[in-house]
Amino acid sequence: MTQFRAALVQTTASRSVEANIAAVEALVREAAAAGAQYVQTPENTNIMEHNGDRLFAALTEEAADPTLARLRAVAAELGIWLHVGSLAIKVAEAKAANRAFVIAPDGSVAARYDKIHLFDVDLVGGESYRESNRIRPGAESVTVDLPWGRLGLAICYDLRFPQLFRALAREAGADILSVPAAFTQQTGEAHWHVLLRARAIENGAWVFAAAQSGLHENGRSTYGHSLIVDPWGRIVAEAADGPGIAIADIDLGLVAEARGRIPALRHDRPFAAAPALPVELKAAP
Ligand SMILES: O=C(O)CNC(=O)[C@H](CS)NC(=O)CCC(=O)C(=O)O
Repeated sequence: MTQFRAALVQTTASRSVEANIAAVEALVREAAAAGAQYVQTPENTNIMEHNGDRLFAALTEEAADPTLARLRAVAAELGIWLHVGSLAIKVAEAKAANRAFVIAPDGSVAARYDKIHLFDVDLVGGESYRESNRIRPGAESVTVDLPWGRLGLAICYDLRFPQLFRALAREAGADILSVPAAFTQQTGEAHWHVLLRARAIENGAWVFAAAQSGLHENGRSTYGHSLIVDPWGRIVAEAADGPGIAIADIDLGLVAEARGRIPALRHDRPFAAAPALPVELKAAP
């Protein structure tokens, strides 16, 4: 069995965990009612908050996290695989993990992944991000077996590090690469579609990317355009602006077909890296 129906849930998360749970639960139910057997939610499903004090006041440790508890119950009730793109989970006094969860249809947590690459970036126009101020990065890639094939986990800014996706597809055997995100409006317009399609094409893998979309209570604007891309790089589902779902029928047979046509994973070869540049050159602007 290599065919199933997948849905992406797109939300505009606020600073209120309660409101975010209600909004995402309604869309997960809508996706399941439309026949989805796997549903993915975006990065920061529980809260969009970059102010550290406010964030930590709203967070709990994993065992007490209300969003995870609620979504585990929803997954079990609906009998679906529910991939929570990420939750901010308290892991120390003033640090959180940006952690994805894959919940099995019995409500158990089948996999966890902590975002590895943190978004410490200054955009043009003064928009500035320092995710590492509040998030502790992960250090391990993760895959999990769904009934239909193997899912590789990533989150948002990880999308810009193709070696992670190569490792998931080649070393770890992922058929599907996931990139739940809260991409900025500015970088999303420029890079979102092309990077997601590139990860699908270069690895011959499905790419599922549920995204935050719209103007959030914390003042940030996210790009949305939740996307399902097939292993040949074709966009097969895309969400409209704002809250909603994108849904598609997935055939994992297309993975072998794409890799048969372009066997890039088999053609990967080790090579000696070019010598490092002199320090002065490397540091030049
Ligand atoms: O800041 C917020 O409140 C919401 N955003 C997030 O939580 C995360 C970390 S700051 N966003 C990204 O990783 C954007 C990556 C991105 O946009 C790119 O790679 O271009």
